[in-house]
Formats: sequence, structure tokens, C-alpha cells
Amino acid sequence: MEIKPVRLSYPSYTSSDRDFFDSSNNLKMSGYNRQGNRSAPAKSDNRIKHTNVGSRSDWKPNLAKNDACLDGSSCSQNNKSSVTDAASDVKNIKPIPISFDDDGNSKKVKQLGDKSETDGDDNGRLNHPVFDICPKKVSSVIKLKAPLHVLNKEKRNQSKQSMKGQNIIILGPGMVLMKGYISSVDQISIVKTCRELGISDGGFYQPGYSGGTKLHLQMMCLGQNWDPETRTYSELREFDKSKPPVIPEKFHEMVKKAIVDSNEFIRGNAVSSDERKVFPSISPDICIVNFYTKSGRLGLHQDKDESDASLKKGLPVVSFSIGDSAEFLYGETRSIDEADKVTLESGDVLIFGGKSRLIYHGVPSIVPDSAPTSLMEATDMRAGRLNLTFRMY
Ligand SMILES: O=C(O)CCC(=O)C(=O)O
Ligand SMILES: [Fe+2]
Repeated sequence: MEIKPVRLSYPSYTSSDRDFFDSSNNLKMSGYNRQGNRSAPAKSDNRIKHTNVGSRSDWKPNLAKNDACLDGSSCSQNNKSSVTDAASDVKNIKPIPISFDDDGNSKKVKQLGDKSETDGDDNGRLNHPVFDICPKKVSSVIKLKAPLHVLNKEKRNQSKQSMKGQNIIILGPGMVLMKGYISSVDQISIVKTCRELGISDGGFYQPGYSGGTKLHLQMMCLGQNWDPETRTYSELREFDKSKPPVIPEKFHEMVKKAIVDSNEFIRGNAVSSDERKVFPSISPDICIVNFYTKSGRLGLHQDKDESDASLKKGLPVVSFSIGDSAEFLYGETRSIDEADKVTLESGDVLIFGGKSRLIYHGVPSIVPDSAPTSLMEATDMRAGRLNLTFRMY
């Protein structure tokens, strides 16, 4: 049997990342330090590779003149040539296959020649470690169901919350939060659908940058692929040439209905003329599905890679939260200190468009074990949070 060499899109280092940093945590190669070492490339030059070797565990980005980085670290546009150098340095580092531990982090190191889930298939397509959001629990311990009164209380709370117009909050002009909007039945169905899509072609993977830094989440795109490194959309996913699954019809219906219901609320409740502007309807052609484990997070950023026309019209981004709650920051600047905070719970729908279309937002932390017990029992979802953001290019 022919064994193909393992190729990976994002190199992992063969030895501990520590080797590449000196005692002050500066990168040894190419003279980079932990600041200003990566940039989101300008739209006109997607070939520029940027790398991010520093700040991997830091949440707080360097706010001065930097662009937003999704891993929560700093980016700078100032270092184009250095950035390219770093990318070619990285090419010389032998890539190794990766796998995931129960927390969603890459862990397993396999040697070249091991036939593994990361090998290419016979058509030259590249595989990647499968990330199953609902792994079957292999346990000899019999799992006890949550007590009935706990499940009943959750049910009562959810039906209270999902009563039409009950729990909708206008966070600002063009920003509406619908608490507990998605019914528990629909939450379960979304988890099951995302699980199936997530373990199939084009499913979940842990995105990263050519420098080796990875985002602290698992991601899958529906409709079109979005590449966090080049910040561009495409038909196929570059690293394994997979085609993103289509957005299920049921998701389209839910997005449409959420916009209609939020507009009805806005019409009846907005106080200022700015707030009174309703959302245009969208037929989303992109959905980014993120799965955060309890250590997951996402740096402050803007969703601004859609077409100029879409951004100009302020076509809304519609975001579904399922599972564990998330602390969600949002604000007009990239300053964490100035950002407002809201907790997004299971079943919440957040819509931001119009004046808030380019709002900075991010997820600094996940609230562990805060998901509804009934959801976890019905789906066997691993601990964490599922988030779907729908956009129209
Ligand atoms: O997880 C969230 O609530 C936000 C996700 C997000 O901002 C994104 O995918 O662009
Ligand atoms: Fe976003």
C-alpha cells in the first residue's frame, strides 16, 4: 500500500513552541518580537502570508494601530517584508499531523508514514482530524439523567423566554438581542445537523495562521468558505479543497423569521429614530459555525469581509448561540476597556446590521457547564458552545 506524505495546511512544530522563543518570550527566528508581527493582508494582496508567533495565550490585543486578529492577539500592517520572511522560515519546519484532545486542542503527534486521518485521500484531497461535537461517550459508568425538576424548570424558563416579543433587547441602533428565541427542539436539531455536517467533508477544523498560531475554536463554513488568514471567501477550502456544505433550508427559514420578529419588535418599541430602522431581509449565502470548548475564545474583530454592497446596505449578521453561555464584547472601537458586555445564552439570537454592521465584537470567555442540561442530554454534545453566524455576501 502506498503511503503518502502527510501535508498540512498549518504547520505545527515538531518540538515544543518554547524552542522558538527566548527567555523573554521573543521569537528567536527572523528577529520578531511578540508585538506587531502579523497583519491581516490588504484585500488587494491576498498572497501576503501573515504569521502570528506571539501572544498566543494573551487575550488582550495591542490596540495601537493594529488590525483585528481573531485569535485575540495583535496584528500590524507594518511588517510586510518581515512577515513574508517569517512565512518562508516556517516552511522549513517539518509539519506534523495533529489530533484533538477532549478539549478541542490539538495534541497527538504522529510520525510521517503513519496512515492517519490527516493523510491525503486517493484524489489528492487533504484530510484533517475530524472534530465531532457529539462524540459518543464510551464509558462503563451508567449516566444518570438529570432530575425531573431540573428539566421541568428549564422547560418553564424556555417557554417563558420564547413567547413572542417577550425578551428582546435593543442593544443599540442596528443591534438586537433576542433572548431564548430558539426553541429547545430547534436547538437540539441545530446541534444534530451541525454534528453531521461537522464530521463530513468540509467539516470542523481548527483554523490557524501560517506562523503556527491557532484560533481557540473549531470552525466550519457553510455555503462558501471563509479563510481567516486571507480574510477572503471562496468556493473551496484551500487546505483540503473541500466544498463547504450547503446551508440547510431550515436554517434559512429560522434566519428569515428572526429578522421578521426583530423588526416587529423594533417597530413597536424603538425609542430613537436611529433605533427605529428595521433590518433588511437577507438570504444568507455564508454561515460560519464556531465551536468553543470551555477554553475557547475569539478576539475583538469586525465582520467586514463581505462585499462592499452588502456592508454598505448594512445587511445584518444573524448569530445563533447554543450550548454554554459566552461573554460577548461589543463596541465601536477595538478597545476592550470601552466595550460593552452581554452574556449570550443557549437559544439567544443576536442580530447586528445597519449602523452596527461593523461593530467590533468578540468572545473573551465561555461560561463552563452553563448549557441547558436537557440540550446536553438530548444531543450528547461535548461541553462547549456552538455559534452560527449567517451573512449575505
Ligand atoms: O461566537 C460568537 O458569538 C461570535 C462569532 C463571530 O464573531 C464570528 O464568527 O465572526
Ligand atoms: Fe464576527
